[in-house]
Amino acid sequence: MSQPTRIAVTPGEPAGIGPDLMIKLAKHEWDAQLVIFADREMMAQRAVALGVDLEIIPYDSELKITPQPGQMVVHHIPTNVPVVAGKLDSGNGQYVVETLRQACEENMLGNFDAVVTGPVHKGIINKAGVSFSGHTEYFAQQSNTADVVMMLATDGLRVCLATTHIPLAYVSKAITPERIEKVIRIMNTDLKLKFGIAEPTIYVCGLNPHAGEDGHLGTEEIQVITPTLDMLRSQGLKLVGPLPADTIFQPKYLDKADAVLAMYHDQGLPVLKFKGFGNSVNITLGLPFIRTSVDHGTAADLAGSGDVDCGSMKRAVNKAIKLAKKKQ
Ligand SMILES: NC(=O)C1=CN([C@@H]2O[C@H](COP(=O)(O)OP(=O)(O)OC[C@H]3O[C@@H](n4cnc5c(N)ncnc54)[C@H](O)[C@@H]3O)[C@@H](O)[C@H]2O)C=CC1
Ligand SMILES: NCC(=O)COP(=O)(O)O
Repeated sequence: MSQPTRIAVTPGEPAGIGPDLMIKLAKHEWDAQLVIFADREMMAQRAVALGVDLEIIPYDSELKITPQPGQMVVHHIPTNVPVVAGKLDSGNGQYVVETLRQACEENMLGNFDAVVTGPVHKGIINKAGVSFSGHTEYFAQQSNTADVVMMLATDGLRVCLATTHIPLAYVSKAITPERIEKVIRIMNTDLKLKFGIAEPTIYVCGLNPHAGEDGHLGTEEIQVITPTLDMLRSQGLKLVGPLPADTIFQPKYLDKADAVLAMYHDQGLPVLKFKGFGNSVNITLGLPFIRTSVDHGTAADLAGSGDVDCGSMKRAVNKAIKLAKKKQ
């Protein structure tokens, strides 16, 4: 029996809705072996709290089955302190990062075909003494990848970010010709490879109001963004912009765009989430392995309540399986 497509899934913050999402995933049959990187007792306790019958199967690299509905394969990683649903505890910050470290390592070793991540709480990880700004940056660092790109995708819209989890005050300095060039090249390559678009058209936002209004409201467009786009256009890339971010997200442009590049997190993601919160998937472009994730956070207010929407997590798993099979 050959090995099934094998996906590492990290639930993220154990006091958040991540464990609930894993239990929801286990209700379905997947065309892959989902392996949950988590504490098995914590997972069993959450299933009891939710009134769900769950059979936990210990992960073994020789295991060939794809779990049936009601079964969950768990790669056991022990929590450091007991978990109370809804109550964040920095005592488990190291545990959360350890689940990510192991999932990354297994993917780098080629033992897994992709990683799908549930939501982590960046604040509580930092409170635990681990410097951490997000999965995107963490996986880039762990895999020695200099440049990666965060993309969130929903039906009819893909948004990529030139900068990710940095304070707004640092954004202008981070918008350099080098970064814009690398981000667009990664987008162009991955839109072809991962999304099957032969000649991607990328629409690019300006940084400043009205894309700088000819330099009267900021000069990053004139000094950095436009010259970089012109250089890339001269090499055949199909780029439009920089356009004002307040008018770029309209059908006139989006109908022609394979992706939109926003300059910073809250320029692009509110639009994406307004269109498709709960039905979007976060994909890291440029990594040496496939990584997808949910579009939402830890939602600690709902942990253990049974009132959790699993739509984005299912999309993240489906996208990872699709990309993994395509790669295989
Ligand atoms: N992929 C990741 O690891 C992400 C992590 N976060 C982290 O999550 C933490 C909390 O962030 P918030 O801004 O409060 O955003 P959040 O997404 O956790 O919650 C925002 C609102 O949406 C609701 N919500 C979120 N996901 C839901 C779901 N699946 N089903 C039903 N309702 C849901 C919550 O109950 C809350 O009312 C932060 O520490 C943030 O860094 C945020 C986004 C992504
Ligand atoms: N807003 C997206 C987000 O915070 C998730 O980022 P990452 O943890 O996937 O890097």
